[in-house]
Amino acid sequence: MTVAPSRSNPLPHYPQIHQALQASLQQAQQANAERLVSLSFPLPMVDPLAVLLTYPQPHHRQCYFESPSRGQAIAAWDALICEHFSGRDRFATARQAIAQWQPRIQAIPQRPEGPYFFCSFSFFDTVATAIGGFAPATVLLTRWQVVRQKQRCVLIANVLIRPHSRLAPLARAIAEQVSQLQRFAPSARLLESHWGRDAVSWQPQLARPEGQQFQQKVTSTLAAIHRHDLQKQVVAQAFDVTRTHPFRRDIALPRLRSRYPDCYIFSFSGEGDSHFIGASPERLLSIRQGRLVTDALAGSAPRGTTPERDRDIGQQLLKNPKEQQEHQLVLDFIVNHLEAEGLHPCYSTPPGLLRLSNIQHLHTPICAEVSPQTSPLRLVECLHPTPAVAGVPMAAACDRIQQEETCDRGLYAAPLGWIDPAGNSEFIVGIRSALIQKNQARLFAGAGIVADSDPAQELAEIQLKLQALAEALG
Ligand SMILES: C=C(O[C@@H]1C=C(C(=O)O)C=C[C@H]1O)C(=O)O
Repeated sequence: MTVAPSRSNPLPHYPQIHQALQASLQQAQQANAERLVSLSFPLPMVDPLAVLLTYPQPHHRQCYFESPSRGQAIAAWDALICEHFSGRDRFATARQAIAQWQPRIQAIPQRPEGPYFFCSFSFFDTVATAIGGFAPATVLLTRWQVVRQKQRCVLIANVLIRPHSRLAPLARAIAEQVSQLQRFAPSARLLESHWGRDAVSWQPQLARPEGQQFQQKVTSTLAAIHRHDLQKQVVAQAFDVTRTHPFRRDIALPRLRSRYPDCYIFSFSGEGDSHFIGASPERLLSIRQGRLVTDALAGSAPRGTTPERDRDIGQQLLKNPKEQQEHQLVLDFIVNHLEAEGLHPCYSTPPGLLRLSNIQHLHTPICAEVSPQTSPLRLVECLHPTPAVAGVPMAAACDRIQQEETCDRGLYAAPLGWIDPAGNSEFIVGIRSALIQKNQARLFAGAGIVADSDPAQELAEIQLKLQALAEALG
């Protein structure tokens, strides 16, 4: 049935949308069950971050995930499905929660990717207090998703159709959103004004007690390593900052993306205007069309102030046995865990360098083919936490982290990302991150400690790592 545009419905897309929903309504009525309809509409080139900073209401749950150098970005807002889980089975429960939607999703038109189920996990399977309202596991499907893949942009509108749904208001809301976004492109320029403001007005006072606490934890970790309790532990420190004026994502996120184009820039909202934001260089996994890529990333050094100095520092990093050991432990863990899942990981040795604007790391990308039956969340579960953020052996390192770190890690160093019904997926490790809530910020940074680590050098390393967020938030 075609619904002709009426005088009261002059929206150009309304008739087609209504018609598409009508077909789903019939299916919902026949099956007497909900259907999840996921409609996509081409958009002119828009900046998903600019959209995110414009449309969502303050109470809307929202996620933003961008890889500037790959030309991929998703802005998602307004929860349609939002579920929280905790405990040991949180990955499996989140997986089941998404899987039960799979047979009920109808994508119109058919497309290779999406809709995107965003997932955030905390580092541990329980959280001390639900800081910022972030549960140990959250699965979020939003009504609106603006996606950019290189030079193509789409709006994905997700809607639940129940046997008794009234279609007209649903179709009108979608048609309005499409029309608004198709006219949105010029306002993307808004963000450029923030890119110009690169001056750093605030630096966290890293010499404060947190810096001393960190060095003490490194010293006690070294003692544990020398007692052979463990081989490696990542010691992390939270830095709390309160100031008179609010921390602003509309300033921080554009800055992070222009300064760290090789990182994943992200923002996940919690409760009470809290947001977990960051620029992570570490990919836990990406799966597209059956090809998995993950990163072993560990071993760090500063950038040099001249190209020659920079090259020298990079060469020293590549040859440094202590950094090589830190890196090898991560590589071995990832390879062993992927093999235990029946995969055949491929990588080249020795590691290369990943150079970010403030720091450089030893880096080994690892690839594997995965079957369509492989659940991305099962792989996320088996990879988290790698020794890049926990240690070796993992259980001993995690016990010490829980005993020694006075501040709950929350989402810091934990898996954040999305999966879609076709098994595509992208998860990062939530490092180089901060939890911001109005005028309060909690910044996190950590460093891998092995037998030859030096507490003062490790403090200098976490100061470098904090720089990304500190400058962006300033
Ligand atoms: C733990 C962090 O970073 C991790 C630790 C690294 C190291 O110790 O060399 C390097 C990259 C990350 O895997 C962090 O940034 O907080």
